[in-house]
Amino acid sequence: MPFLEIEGLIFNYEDMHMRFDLAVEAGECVGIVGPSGAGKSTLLSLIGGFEKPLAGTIRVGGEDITRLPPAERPVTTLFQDFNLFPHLSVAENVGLGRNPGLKLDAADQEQVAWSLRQVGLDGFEARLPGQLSGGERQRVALARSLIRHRPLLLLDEPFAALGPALRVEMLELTDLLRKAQGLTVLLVTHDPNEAARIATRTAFIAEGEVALFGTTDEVLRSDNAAVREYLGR
Ligand SMILES: Nc1ncnc2c1ncn2[C@@H]1O[C@H](COP(=O)(O)OP(=O)(O)OP(=O)(O)O)[C@@H](O)[C@H]1O
Repeated sequence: MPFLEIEGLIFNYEDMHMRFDLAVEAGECVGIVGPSGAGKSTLLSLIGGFEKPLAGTIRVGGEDITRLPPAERPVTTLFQDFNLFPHLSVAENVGLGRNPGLKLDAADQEQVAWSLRQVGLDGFEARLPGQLSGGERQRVALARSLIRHRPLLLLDEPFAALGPALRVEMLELTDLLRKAQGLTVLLVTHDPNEAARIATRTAFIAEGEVALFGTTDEVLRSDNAAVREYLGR
């Protein structure tokens, strides 16, 4: 049984009609690529529960989560604009992932320290986001996702604002954490090379549907007209 099963998931924005079907195995990293406006972010919003489908089901680990509120889903989402609070320390920003009211007991504090160790930021607890580089800020956001211990991690172009070397570093860290924590990852990216680097499989989204789903190589080499247009070949 796939870990994530999306069946006949229907959603409309005015005249944009979407219908998603996708089955992802536990522990995979699935790259989500496709033209601008195809529905990649919408697919992630539906899985995260930030948008409500008109029909269809989303199951995670066999459980139907289609109608659960976002906070109760076994899902955490990391967006590009990492959403760190500038007046809170690194430790507090991470602690928010554990308790939005920041009432953190000793076990929570230990979890904050654990999460920061996972992303290579131990010793940064007291700093403010303004005292960090872009890459370090992104690591804090990743730590805040990890502290939630949700098995499904959704990444919506999280590293797009970083330079090429940092982007590779963050991709490799994500891959390492996926394997170490047994996470299942969906990564929306505009860069097919990112998908090629860490995705076990890639879904090509076009006009509100999963048009192709296979190994990244199969998808990127496909003769599909939309893929060729997307890649400019
Ligand atoms: N809040 C909204 N209201 C109305 N239409 C929207 C809204 N958000 C997205 N859309 C439309 O839905 C479609 C899918 O948008 P979505 O952001 O999911 O695409 P995407 O593939 O993630 O694009 P991009 O690569 O540019 O981020 C687009 O046609 C977009 O214009």
